[in-house]
Amino acid sequence: MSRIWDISQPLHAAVPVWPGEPVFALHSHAVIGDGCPVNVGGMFTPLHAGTHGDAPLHYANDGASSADCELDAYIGPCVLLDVRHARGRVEISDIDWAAVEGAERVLLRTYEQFPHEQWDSDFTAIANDVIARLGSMGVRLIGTDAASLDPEQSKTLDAHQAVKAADMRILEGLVLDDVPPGRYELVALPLRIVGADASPVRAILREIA
Ligand SMILES: N[C@@H](CC(=O)c1ccccc1NC=O)C(=O)O
Ligand SMILES: [Zn+2]
Ligand SMILES: [Zn+2]
Repeated sequence: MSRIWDISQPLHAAVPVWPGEPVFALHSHAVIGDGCPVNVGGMFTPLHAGTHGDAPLHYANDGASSADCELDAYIGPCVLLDVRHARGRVEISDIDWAAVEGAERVLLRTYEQFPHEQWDSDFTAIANDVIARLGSMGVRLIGTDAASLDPEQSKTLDAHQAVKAADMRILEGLVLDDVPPGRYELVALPLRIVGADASPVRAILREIA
């Protein structure tokens, strides 16, 4: 059996959320007891909380929603790169481009330790020319452990727009602390939520035998 790495954040009431967003909540609608044979819950989640995939609808009104996204970008071989040396933004010079050669999916590790306890406004963004170069090399999905590809204060979302131009897909909020850099099989499927601009994913990496 090949090893599976769970690279998803736990979803719970204290999961960090984008500033101003409501928090994640799990509700109990029924509990096992006299006359009730089951526990039944429900949840509320901001769509950009935790480990999630942005749908093209997030950055374009005519983009596909999570329900309409083709799934092939979210399953298949990927390469995990360590870019912990990047400062502020991941720039062209921070990437081992030889390691990207032939990869259709690229995941970037920016954190020494993922900030599970609180929202980090100073996460490491990705320069739009990095996205454009990845796109020109045939990369179809970019993933990061940061909360977003663009800085928190960005109003132009240059990296997201470069993703749009290259028709790539995005994973954000991955937990990559424990995974050595290298090649893996990625599975991280967005839920089929009609009209959603993003969706939680259960992201895993499988060791390639
Ligand atoms: N672009 C970010 C999300 C984002 O920008 C955002 C998420 C929730 C509430 C407000 C947001 N941006 C506001 O300008 C992302 O892709 O996760
Ligand atoms: Zn997002
Ligand atoms: Zn995003």
